[in-house]
Amino acid sequence: MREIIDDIFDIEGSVLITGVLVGGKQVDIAISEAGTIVGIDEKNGARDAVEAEIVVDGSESIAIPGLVNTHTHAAMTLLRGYADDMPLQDWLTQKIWPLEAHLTGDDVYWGTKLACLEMIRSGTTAFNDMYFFMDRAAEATDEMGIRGTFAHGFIDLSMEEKREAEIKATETLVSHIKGLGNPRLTAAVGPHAVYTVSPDGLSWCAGYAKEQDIGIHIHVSETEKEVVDCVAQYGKRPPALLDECGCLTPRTVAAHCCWLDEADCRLFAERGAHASHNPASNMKLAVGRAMPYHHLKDAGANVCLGTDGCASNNNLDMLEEMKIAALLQKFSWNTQTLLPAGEAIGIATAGGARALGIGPGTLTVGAPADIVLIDRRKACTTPLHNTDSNLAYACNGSAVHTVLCSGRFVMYDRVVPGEAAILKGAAQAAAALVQRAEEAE
Ligand SMILES: CSC[C@H]1O[C@@H](n2cnc3c(O)ncnc32)[C@H](O)[C@@H]1O
Ligand SMILES: [Zn+2]
Repeated sequence: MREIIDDIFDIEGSVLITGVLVGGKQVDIAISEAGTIVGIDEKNGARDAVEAEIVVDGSESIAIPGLVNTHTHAAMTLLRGYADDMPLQDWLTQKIWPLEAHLTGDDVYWGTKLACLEMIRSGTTAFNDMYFFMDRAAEATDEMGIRGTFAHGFIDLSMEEKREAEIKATETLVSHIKGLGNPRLTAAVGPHAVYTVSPDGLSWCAGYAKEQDIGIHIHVSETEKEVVDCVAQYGKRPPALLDECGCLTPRTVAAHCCWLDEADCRLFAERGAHASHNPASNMKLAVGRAMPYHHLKDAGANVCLGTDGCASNNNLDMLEEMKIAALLQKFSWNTQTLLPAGEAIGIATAGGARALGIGPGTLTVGAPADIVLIDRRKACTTPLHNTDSNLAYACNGSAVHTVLCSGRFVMYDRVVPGEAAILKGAAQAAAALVQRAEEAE
């Protein structure tokens, strides 16, 4: 075995993780140079599968698939703590949008670097992002080594001129991301919501997503007001309006989904659309209702998990989000058995991977080697009566010590390359952003 290697982040070789706990069994995981799991065997048989360049002792670790954050605005890390304890519409219109008007591409670069650092530290290997200056978000994500799906946040406010500008911005981003030819970076179309995008805008987004063979990322039925206003304006609930515009597809990730009714849930299942649960944001913005997970599950719709942005969460820790989801579901629907630990892990891994089309989201042969190693020597992993329970209810991101994405190390033994420079760059960008906004007031 090669001991701790200085250049572990630069080596593009095969990896063997020995004696690691997966689903209650001690196994070896073999990873090819191409970044795929090629062996997983409890009898050490995987050792033969590859001549490993790097061997990691996993005997003090639990391995889980990389966590998938299916709804965020990554660069909003710069807005963490800028506006708290407000209702959604006031929060957006009085605080967040006025500050975002001063954002630059460099801000989005540093905010996304900080987001990736935070996500890697807490075990996330893929995220679904909607924001502005997304070419810079993709650049930051590429440097950090994880997976991202990037959508320009499309808002036309029913104005044709704005719609044309958003169409251009979307087309430019999609051709930029595709041009990078990086399998870790993908593009999506990002109509913000039914209350900020006209039916014409939504229809264009649907048509363009289909033409380009990419996903759609949208906020859906977050508040009761959104649903009531949609019915008053269009005579139908948000999912039916989206369906009419072609936006409800197997490539659609719908954030929040708090105010779906049973028929909406059935429509999601029929269309194969994915519902991203964002419980911390929903509770903090007090949107009044939790996603009806039981109705979505009964209907057969895919549910996944997301943090939303750092101005409404206020972190990107998906292990924490799992616990919040599991507790919120039980509490809201008065059902102790709803969203048990194993299912909470499932929506954060396989559910997310399915939503973003990045393999099975499991530790199985043939899957992308997006792997998170969790420290077994922590209080939160002691004792280990039931690993799923420890992970979903006891641990948070601080228990993660090593992360691989596509077979490459992005954190090793709690070291993420460039951390100090990222913290400095992001703090400076956040301070300058607020100063610009204040000077403009
Ligand atoms: C147009 S880019 C995305 C846009 O969405 C804003 N945003 C952040 N959180 C939420 C939320 O919970 N509901 C609706 N919109 C949200 C973000 O600040 C950007 O302006
Ligand atoms: Zn959001």
